[in-house]
Amino acid sequence: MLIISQNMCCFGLFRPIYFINPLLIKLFSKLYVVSIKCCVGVGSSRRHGNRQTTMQAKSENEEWSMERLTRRAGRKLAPCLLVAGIAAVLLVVQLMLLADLVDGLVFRHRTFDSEKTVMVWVLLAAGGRCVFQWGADILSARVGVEITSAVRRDLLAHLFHVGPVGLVGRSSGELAATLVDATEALEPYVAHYIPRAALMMVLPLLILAVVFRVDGWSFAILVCTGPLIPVFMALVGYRAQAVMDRQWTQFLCLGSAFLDFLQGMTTLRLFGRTREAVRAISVLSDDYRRTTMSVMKIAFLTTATLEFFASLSIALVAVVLGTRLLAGTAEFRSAFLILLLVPEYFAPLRAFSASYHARQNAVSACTKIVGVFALPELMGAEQQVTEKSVSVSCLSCENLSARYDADGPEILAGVNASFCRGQLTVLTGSSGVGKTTLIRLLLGQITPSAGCIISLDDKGRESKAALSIGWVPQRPHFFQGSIAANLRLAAPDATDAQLREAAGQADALAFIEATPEGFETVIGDNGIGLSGGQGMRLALARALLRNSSVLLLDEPTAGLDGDSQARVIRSIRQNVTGRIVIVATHRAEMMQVADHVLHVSGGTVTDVRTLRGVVA
Ligand SMILES: Nc1ncnc2c1ncn2[C@@H]1O[C@H](COP(=O)(O)OP(=O)(O)OP(=O)(O)O)[C@@H](O)[C@H]1O
Repeated sequence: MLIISQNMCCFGLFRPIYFINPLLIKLFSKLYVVSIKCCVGVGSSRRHGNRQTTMQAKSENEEWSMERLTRRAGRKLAPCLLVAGIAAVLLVVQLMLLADLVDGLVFRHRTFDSEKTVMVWVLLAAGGRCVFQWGADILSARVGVEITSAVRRDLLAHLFHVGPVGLVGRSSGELAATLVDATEALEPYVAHYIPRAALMMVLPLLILAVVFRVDGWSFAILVCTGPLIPVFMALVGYRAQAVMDRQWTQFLCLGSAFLDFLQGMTTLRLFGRTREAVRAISVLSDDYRRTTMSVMKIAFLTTATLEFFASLSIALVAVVLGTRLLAGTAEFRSAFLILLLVPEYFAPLRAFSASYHARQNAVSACTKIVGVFALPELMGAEQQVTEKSVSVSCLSCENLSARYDADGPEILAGVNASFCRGQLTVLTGSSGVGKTTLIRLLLGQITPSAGCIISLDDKGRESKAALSIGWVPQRPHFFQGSIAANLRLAAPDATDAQLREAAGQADALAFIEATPEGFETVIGDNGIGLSGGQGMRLALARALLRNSSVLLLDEPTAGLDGDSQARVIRSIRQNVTGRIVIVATHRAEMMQVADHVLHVSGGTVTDVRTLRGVVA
């Protein structure tokens, strides 16, 4: 610091600047920050901003828009930024002490003994800096993982609220890639890009302040060249966002096509279309490869631009300092300190440039994530089936209407019906009239377009509590795992005896026990390894195991032979006690044991038989 005053005297040229330095520092800081913001995306992202506005218009649920993500991450990263700031200050202190030390030893003929204290301080500053930098890296990595997990958790929760009906028409491959890869792309943005962008505003400004006090010429060079780098990087990377978006779209298409072909392998083979499938995949892979190469080119060009300007600036500072040292208008300590500081001035820019593509990648990924969040939630939280069993005596549909699309046809229009405990109601009618739709309404998978479903408790009062529902869909889903594990989805604590009892009631025990490993037999995704009838009986066993107050069965006897069907019908009838049981079926045998038979037709239902045993 002693040298500052001597130094300023050497450059009469910069004396006026010295007097107005607070104003200048403010001005240059502003210029610097504006140029960096330009690059970071606050100012230059008009295109991106427009897209986000469009997304906002599309989506009411902008839980994880880019802006919100950055704000949340910024708040969580505050301690990390503080620690990184301390590391930056320690670096500058370390270099200043080092310059003093070398200057003292070489030019002022000081001994090692007399400089012992300075040496210790240099080592302490270096050690402290390493520790703080390490701490900052750990903290930022943690926040990255935390935010990624939170996005993934929210996305998954949202998908559950959208429900199976809302997801019809969405590719499973695309959803899986969004859930896994798109969320993963946010981690480097949070863990690297944001801290580096913030540090880029701290360390260079700190170094500029030190250089300003030490040498006016070097300060002028750094001030002019520093902001050029982010500006040129932004110019070079201007088209990068569009290319990144294209890359993401192609990646999702490739993933979804691949999954589709895998799932439909049998159909493709049967119709002799495997070659076309392989060709389609190779075209998609090639498109993806070409776009990835374009992304790499842009990334390379951005880094090259940065390196070029950084090297040019360092060389310029070194040449000017060297010339002035030879001319005797600069002194060694200042020149040495500046040469130590200048690479550190550009280091945050280098680090920032290395993670610049992470932001563009995250913007594209975020667009996909926001797209999934924009899917309307057809299953409200209160409609979800919970573990808590609520005793319900009656379900009453009042003027119930349903449609799948706002502009689509009305599938059900003004349905009035009651389903009471201890009664078996059969829904029948031609294919496609809306039996499954009525079951979906009762399940809460879709919300009525008009009317409502009222549940009444034992005292006949309206109950808002969630229902415990056992459900057998037309195509039951099984997960990769043992039969026991699939059954225990309905009742995680069920004992082996309870599994056997439920399987027995659903006429599934015999075929399970006939397998070599019984309940431990592993079935594949979607029940691969089970016949259609076996899958249906297993699904029925699972629904019975749930011991729910409402049982909704959609074609539960589909694929069963006469004997098995008779056993299953008998079992369903036995399970009516204490439950509301609704079965959609075309089978006359089932209708014969029902208390009510509701005929669905023309969007409404007619009670064709209210007394058990009396055929309409
Ligand atoms: N997710 C959906 N999106 C749009 N329309 C749908 C959807 N699911 C069903 N539909 C339409 O709703 C109508 C009623 O279908 P639903 O499955 O309720 O009939 P269903 O009576 O159960 O038929 P089936 O006896 O063949 O099972 C049909 O015209 C069908 O095309």
